[in-house]
Amino acid sequence: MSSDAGFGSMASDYLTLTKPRVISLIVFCALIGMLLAPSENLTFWRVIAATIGIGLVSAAAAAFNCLLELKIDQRMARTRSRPTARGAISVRAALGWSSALGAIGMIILLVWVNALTAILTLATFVGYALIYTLFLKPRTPQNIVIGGLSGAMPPALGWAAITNSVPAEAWVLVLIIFIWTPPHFWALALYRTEEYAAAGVPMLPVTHGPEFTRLHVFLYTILLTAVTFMPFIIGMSGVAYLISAVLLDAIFLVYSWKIWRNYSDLLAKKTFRFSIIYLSALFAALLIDHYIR
Ligand code: HEM
Ligand SMILES: CC(C)=CCC/C(C)=C/CC/C(C)=C/COP(=O)(O)OP(=O)(O)O
Repeated sequence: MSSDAGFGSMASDYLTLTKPRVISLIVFCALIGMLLAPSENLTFWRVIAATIGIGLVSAAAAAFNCLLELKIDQRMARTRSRPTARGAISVRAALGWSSALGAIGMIILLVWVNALTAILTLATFVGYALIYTLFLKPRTPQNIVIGGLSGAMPPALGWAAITNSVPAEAWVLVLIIFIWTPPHFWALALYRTEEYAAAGVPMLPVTHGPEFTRLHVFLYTILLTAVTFMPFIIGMSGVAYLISAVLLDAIFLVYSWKIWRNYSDLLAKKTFRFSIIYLSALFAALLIDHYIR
């Protein structure tokens, strides 16, 4: 292998460790939080600094999760080829990478954004990389419900970056992602139950069976539909958002109804994929609505 190819694959391994696709959506949700905040303090450089800072700390959290979960990752087909799991990146190197990303991200937030955003982002890091990964995930099937609060925080982080406060509007956006997380994750867990069982991770379909999980995917989607109306009800979003939300909710409800009544692994895969399109489109709708109002 030429040294260029060696460097290329090493760089790609380090990137993979940061779960870049998940982090892209996390950063997108943080960015929407910034752009929806009152615009008096909204400056181009503040948005850039906050986006990079939150992105780097999230990437650090993902890399830290990979190094802590090396053994679990080795036992599951989906995660077996992660650089830490297959030994391409040592635990030491992953620790160095995660620390460097996290430290640079925190410095950016502290110096160019504000202390509130830095503290909340650090708390989010601890919530996912330590509390969820080390304590909740191996112990309780409610792991992703409680731990989901970390994943849901980005709009609050984004809002805090602009206004140095987290008002009710920002928490409504957090609530949407919080309630979205169970159907997002359990759809995947339903078609990967055997892997989680083999790895000894007590995900809901492992501990309570597929029927119970399927019902809960449906129930959470109903709850999600209700909370997606909140931005309209409290007057932070208009009719364009409401129409988009109703359409997206209708599709998600059809998927999750079928998950409950007519389950197949293929349907669960499609539902999982749709959950990502759903959240991306819903947050894009919030932004478009904000600018056309
Ligand atoms: C505790 C909370 C969460 C859990 C347990 C969870 C779990 C997962 C898992 C296991 C995957 C991997 C799917 C695969 O390997 O094929 C995944 C993918 C993904 N998740 Fe989540 N997730 C959570 C929260 C979030 C949040 C908050 C976001 C964004 C706001 C998000 C966005 C995504 C995206 C974009 C993907 C697709 C990645 C890809 O295509 O490779 N997730 N999620
Ligand atoms: C600072 C900040 C904003 C941090 C964001 C927190 C964060 C990265 C949340 C994403 C959630 C996520 C990747 C869950 C994957 O679950 P898992 O780790 O159980 O999945 P796996 O089985 O693929 O490892």
